[in-house]
Amino acid sequence: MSVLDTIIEGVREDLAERQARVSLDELKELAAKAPEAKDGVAALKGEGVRVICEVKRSSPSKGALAAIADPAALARDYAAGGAAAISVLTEQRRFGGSLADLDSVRAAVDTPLLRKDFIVTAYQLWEARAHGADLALLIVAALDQPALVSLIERAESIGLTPLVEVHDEEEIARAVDAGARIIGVNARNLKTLEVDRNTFGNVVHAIPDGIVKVAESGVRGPLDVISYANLGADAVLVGESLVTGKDPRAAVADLVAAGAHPAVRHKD
Ligand SMILES: O=P(O)(O)OC[C@@H](O)[C@@H](O)c1c[nH]c2ccccc12
Repeated sequence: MSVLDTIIEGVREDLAERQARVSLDELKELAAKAPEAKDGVAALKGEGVRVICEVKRSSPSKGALAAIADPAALARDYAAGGAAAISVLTEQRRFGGSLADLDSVRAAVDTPLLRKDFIVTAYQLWEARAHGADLALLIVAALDQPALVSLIERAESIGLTPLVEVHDEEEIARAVDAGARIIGVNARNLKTLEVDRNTFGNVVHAIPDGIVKVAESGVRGPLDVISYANLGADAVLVGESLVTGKDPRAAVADLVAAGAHPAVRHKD
């Protein structure tokens, strides 16, 4: 069984437990009371490269990264540094996150929020909206095509913008066919957990114009943002280098500055 399959098995067990506690109707009531969803496409598209900053305590590849006792404080730093959106990992077993993190971050900032999890059912989309998310991750490799199509439709119908994650051209074709408006190319292969920073550049030509292009994973600093900018990225998604660094606010500001003026590099 692949790493992805193992993670999803655990996600399904935790999900069954929540479904036994919280009915879909209760979630829908909570979603009706949540702040109105912001448009994820508008948040990520514009001049230069936008920066999505992630709240992430641990990962299957690296183990513990950062304790993050106060996710709200980290989110405020991200927002102050100029984050276009904040990604909150809610998967518990491998990434140390929870929906409570999403609640804390929602209460702390107005920045658009992405629920980052392994979403396999519509119930999880309602959870995302009920806990204040504006965007939700859908991983093509984790879904068959009918499920991908129906989750994208459902997300859009409840006001959530799906960020559809791919690893190769075949998955890009599936994402496009399914109606994705934002495609994230993950440099980390979810089957082997290896990061290959050439992934985005290798496959970006297959993403049609008009679809928002996000480069995910392995961004170490401003130089990586500049190279993704030159390859046509609209946004980058950064976790580890921010949560393990000393000053997240300054680090985000540096990434944002690099994304806003990527052409500066051409001077040398
Ligand atoms: O910490 P990094 O290498 O900056 O990566 C962030 C983000 O891209 C990564 O956490 C991620 C991308 N896709 C995912 C899917 C599930 C869980 C996590 C992820």
